[in-house]
Amino acid sequence: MFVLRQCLTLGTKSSIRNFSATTNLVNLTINEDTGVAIMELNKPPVNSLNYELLEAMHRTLVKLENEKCPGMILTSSSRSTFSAGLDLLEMYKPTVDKARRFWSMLQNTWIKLYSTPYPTVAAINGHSPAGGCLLAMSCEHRIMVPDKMIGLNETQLGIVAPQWFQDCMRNIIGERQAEKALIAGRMFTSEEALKIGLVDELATDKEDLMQKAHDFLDEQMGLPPLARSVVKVGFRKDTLSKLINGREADIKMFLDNVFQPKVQESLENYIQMLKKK
Ligand SMILES: CC/C=C\C/C=C\C/C=C\CC/C=C/CC(=O)SCCNC(=O)CCNC(=O)[C@H](O)C(C)(C)COP(=O)(O)OP(=O)(O)OC[C@H]1O[C@@H](n2cnc3c(N)ncnc32)[C@H](O)[C@@H]1OP(=O)(O)O
Repeated sequence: MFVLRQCLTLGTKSSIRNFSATTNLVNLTINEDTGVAIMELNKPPVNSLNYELLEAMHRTLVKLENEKCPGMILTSSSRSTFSAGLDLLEMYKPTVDKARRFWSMLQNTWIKLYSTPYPTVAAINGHSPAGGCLLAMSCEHRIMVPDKMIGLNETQLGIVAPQWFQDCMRNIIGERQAEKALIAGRMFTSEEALKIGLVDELATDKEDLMQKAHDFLDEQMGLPPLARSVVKVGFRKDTLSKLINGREADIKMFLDNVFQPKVQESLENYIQMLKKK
């Protein structure tokens, strides 16, 4: 359930409704004039994607779909990080039930985000590794602030990016670039990401980022919405169907991997390394 927290009127022209998931992990702001939604991830310090954050995102996406949202900006309340990707603690010594529930919610959230009929833009105001990059890649347009890092770094952690993560990257930067990036687990600077098309625009700062995101949505919202969404979903349907039809196999892949002693050992070392930093 969503709780109406406050109703703000900004200036005379536009009014903004602020909603928040009960957990406060996602701040949702809806402009009452344009209907544009800003979905801000708010799990300090780095928006690591645990079950609760994914569930709050999923609930927000369902709400936006039900309310016929015309356009959405995905961003983060953190100054350093858009999202640090999957929460490593969810994968460290979980029970089978917990691991299954977590992965299933990740699938639910991605399917909803990737298939929205309305235009989506990632306003990437910080680092965006692994699952963070997946979220950004699932939007239609990506704008990033300078001097941050983005990419699917799984190989560098000794794990393999799931097929649907890989497909998202391939769909954006093409077969050859995706193959090279995925084999190396390469993280790109904002500037490198722009060069290979992993992001579409750079912004100078957060204000410029949000302005550019609104500009993108204004342009998209000027198009006939049904035709727009049919083309979008048409482009994405093969990637979506692959996961939707293979959800159980994908969960099994995750469970088979996550419980490997070697994987648990690397996870423990990685968590320790991040904590000591
Ligand atoms: C090694 C993994 C092994 C096994 C996985 C298991 C199964 C495999 C099967 C399939 C899964 C494959 C798919 C995986 C996709 C993923 O998303 S995996 C996650 C990958 N993420 C990363 O590699 C990012 C790690 N984090 C960073 O590089 C930096 O934190 C970041 C650049 C994002 C921000 O830097 P900075 O602002 O300096 O912050 P800190 O590094 O100081 O971090 C602050 C605190 O946050 C904790 N933290 C960081 N990232 C995560 C995370 N992903 N999950 C949980 N916690 C995280 C960090 O430990 C600090 O905690 P502290 O404040 O010290 O307690």
